[in-house]
Amino acid sequence: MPLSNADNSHAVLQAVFDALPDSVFLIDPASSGIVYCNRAAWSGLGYSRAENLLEHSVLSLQRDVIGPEQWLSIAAEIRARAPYVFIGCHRHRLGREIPVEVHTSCFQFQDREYFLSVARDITLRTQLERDLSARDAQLRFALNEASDGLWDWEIGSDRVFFSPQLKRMLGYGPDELEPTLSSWTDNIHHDDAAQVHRILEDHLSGERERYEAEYRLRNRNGHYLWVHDRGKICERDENSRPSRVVGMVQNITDRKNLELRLQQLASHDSLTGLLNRREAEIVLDTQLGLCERLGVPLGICLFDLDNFKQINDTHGHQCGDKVLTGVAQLFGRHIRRSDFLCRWGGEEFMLICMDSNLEQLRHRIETLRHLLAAHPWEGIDALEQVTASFGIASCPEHGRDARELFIAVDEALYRAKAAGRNRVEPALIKPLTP
Ligand SMILES: Nc1nc2c(ncn2[C@@H]2O[C@H](COP(=O)(O)OP(=O)(O)OP(=O)(O)O)[C@@H](O)[C@H]2O)c(=O)[nH]1
Repeated sequence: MPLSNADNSHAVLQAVFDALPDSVFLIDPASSGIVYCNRAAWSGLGYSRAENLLEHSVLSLQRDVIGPEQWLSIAAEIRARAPYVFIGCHRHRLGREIPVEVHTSCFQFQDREYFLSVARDITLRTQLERDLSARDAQLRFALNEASDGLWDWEIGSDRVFFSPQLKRMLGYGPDELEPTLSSWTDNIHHDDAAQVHRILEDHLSGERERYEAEYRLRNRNGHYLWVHDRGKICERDENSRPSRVVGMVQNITDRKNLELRLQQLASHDSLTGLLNRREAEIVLDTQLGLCERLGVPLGICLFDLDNFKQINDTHGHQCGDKVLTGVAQLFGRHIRRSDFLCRWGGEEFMLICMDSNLEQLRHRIETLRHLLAAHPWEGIDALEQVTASFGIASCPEHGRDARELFIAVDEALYRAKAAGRNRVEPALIKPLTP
């Protein structure tokens, strides 16, 4: 018998819906009963067409919807926000659960309201997401173990995730340390903060490929740790602006202290703690350059303790050492913060004074000479007086570079010794060569 037009379009619709890979449910909102479902719906849930899923309430399929009251509130949401997207679990006839993403819209037909739900099986997607997040967790764990902690900064909200290990390194408990950028930056040592900010800004603006800095960070007790901090932009917004930066931190306090100690040993004299000759030469060059740029004079003084061999011979080498240390401390207390006092070698010292002409320098050195001559050497029996002879020179009068100045000041010191010691002699002005 040929099909009528109505029968024909019904059959076509039925075939179309049955061909859909997603489950389609037509629901009566009032009763929550299923009034139509396609093949994917009934077969996916383990029923046959004959078993008539249409007698079911949609509630019996959903693991997460419990009772008519919850259905009423969901129905209200569907009406308000159609299409309403819901991620939940359908219950298979044999008890297993199928993760689904359900899109439900609401429509009127012949004065009746219907909900049309299209449910997609997301088993595979859920599995992939789970694998990804497990891998993400493993990766975080590995990075966390490889470093002393991780941070993850969401620029827009200014929230920072600090890993538990990072908090532990700084002496905080898991629930302490506000997750904001300022709770980190406020603890950066004042002297390092500007540089760290600049490096971070350079990275955010694209001038540096990555953020990497070594700086001092205050821990919960107020002590500073040295950290090596590395990070990189890992997400950008739709305008390509950085929106997320992640990084890892390494506690390098031991290494840094050793490094600083080695630097100190390489640049300082171990007996007096003053800069050594190698460092003094570097300082002299730098200060000369600085004074030239600023257009100010530079004064230098080379001085040598008088008859020091006799002090050693009479009182012993250890007392000689005490005298050297005592001179360094005495003069250290009476020079300006911008002056550099260095041990040039043996019982010879160099003083470098920026922004000092010869007269100012002579005045200052005379004060030091008197101080030394009047210094009581308590603790060294029978040592009544220690004196020194001083040669002084200044730039530009006596030379424009370190070599010329040194020759001039050394000659002045020689004359101070030759003239009877315990005196200050200025360098000679070199006659201009034609
Ligand atoms: N205790 C001690 N003595 C040192 C040190 N370095 C150098 N000396 C001694 O300093 C003495 C320098 O002697 P001289 O070069 O003859 O000079 P001086 O006796 O000071 O005589 P004038 O410089 O001419 O006044 C030597 O005996 C060195 O052994 C040191 O680190 N500790």
